[in-house]
Amino acid sequence: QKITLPPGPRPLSMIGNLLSIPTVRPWEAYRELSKKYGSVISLRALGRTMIVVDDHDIAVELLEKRSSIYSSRLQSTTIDLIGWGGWDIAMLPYGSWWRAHRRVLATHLHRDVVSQYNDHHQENAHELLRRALSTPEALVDHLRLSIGSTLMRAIYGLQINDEYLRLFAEAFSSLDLILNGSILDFLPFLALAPTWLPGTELLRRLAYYRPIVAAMRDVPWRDAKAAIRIGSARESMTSVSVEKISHLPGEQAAQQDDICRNALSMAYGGGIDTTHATLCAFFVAMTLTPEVQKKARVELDAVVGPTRLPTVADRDNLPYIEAIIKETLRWHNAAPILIPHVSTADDNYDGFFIPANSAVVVNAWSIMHNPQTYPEPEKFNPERYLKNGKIDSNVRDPKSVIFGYGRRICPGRHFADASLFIYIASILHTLDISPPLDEAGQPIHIAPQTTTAITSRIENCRCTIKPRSANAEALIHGTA
Ligand code: HEM
Repeated sequence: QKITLPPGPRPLSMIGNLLSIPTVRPWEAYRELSKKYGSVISLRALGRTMIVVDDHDIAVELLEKRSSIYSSRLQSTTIDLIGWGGWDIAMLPYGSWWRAHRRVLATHLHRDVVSQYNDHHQENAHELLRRALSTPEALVDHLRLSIGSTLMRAIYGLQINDEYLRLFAEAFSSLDLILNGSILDFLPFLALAPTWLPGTELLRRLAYYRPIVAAMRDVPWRDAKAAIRIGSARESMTSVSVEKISHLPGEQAAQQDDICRNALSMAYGGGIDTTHATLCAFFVAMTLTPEVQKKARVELDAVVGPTRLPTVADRDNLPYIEAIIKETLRWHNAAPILIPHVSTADDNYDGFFIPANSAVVVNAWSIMHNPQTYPEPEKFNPERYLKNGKIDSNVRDPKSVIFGYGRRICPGRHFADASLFIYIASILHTLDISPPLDEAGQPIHIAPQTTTAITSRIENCRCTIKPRSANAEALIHGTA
């Protein structure tokens, strides 16, 4: 019996399925293909096989149970040319160098240790409340600043400033070149062309970003180490790492210094856009669902009361807030196709052949919007996770999908989860969120539209923010 690739649209000669791989919200088109061909489909383009999985159990079977051969990443000329290659943990191929980076993050972000950052989440969530009250029109920027502050403080022990924000934002804006520049991956000899040749605008842009990406990786690490040297540093992932490195012999110390610098900069990078996109989506969802805010307040009033703000200690007693967090992560998952894994050996699944070096894309967006698991999937409905006032363990937790699978699962998921709880509970306890108003003071209806990128966000995140009551306003001012 001949073993064939999983089903999929018939490739055209030469360019394969390139034309049937859409560039705008490809996850929607993948879903249509999966409906037609099945939960595991294959596409071929320019010599590479892409496997698209539209089923949680199959993703677990391949990426978790067979993780020893499904844990690498795409290697790309473009990635190398922009300067992300060889050090960015999210893009490193599977192997000992990646593992060394992953170990650093595991030390600082493991489930059992992330509670040490709760004060940072709380402090910055309170600061967000104050900023949102005074200049609500700048909400999107306030959110980025607060999340950035938490990460900067926890990772480097540093105070966020415009320079750090700009470095990370600009370096990460180069990621769109990875999509646009993928032509270089198919014609890598172009990379050898001198950058002054006409038509090499792309190469020039790549060269422009290289020093910015390097500075993003190096500058906060250097500044944090300088603060440690003069004794003015606060405890952070950097200070703990530097202390450990100081006990290593010369060459090993230099290598570990590089590994920690690399891994910690990607903890910041991996955390900022995803958490930001999730919290922006939360605000949009709240403008559409006043009844959800009402129910959240009833729960918060009963458990937390009017004299204080929520803390992590309240979490177990706030199942409705828990359900809102799950629903936010499902309704708009910030990484709709996760980050593709790459297989490193030939494999068979369900009678089909999956060749080594296949890119495996999990359509997490589609899994999160499957009406069989989540009826009326477009609706923001926290109730779907609740039964008799408790979290219903029979409903799939979006967190088991949206943070990825197997050995490449998001190492920052516990940190992100703690952060989302504190922000969402504090916001709902004190603020009233309603649709934005037009010039005549009439509410504007926002139809959520998502962007196409590795980290997708909802465009046009705008709303009207007011204190929920005079008491809530006093609580917010009391945090200063
Ligand atoms: C809501 C917030 C977040 C979401 C939705 C998210 C989602 C993801 C996803 C889908 C992946 C790829 C998983 C896979 O390949 O199977 C990933 C990887 C990663 N995430 Fe997150 N993430 C979030 C927050 C964070 C935070 C807060 C940090 C750091 C503190 C972080 C650091 C990373 C890193 C370093 C990787 C690369 C791991 C590797 O390739 O080995 N993320 N994340």
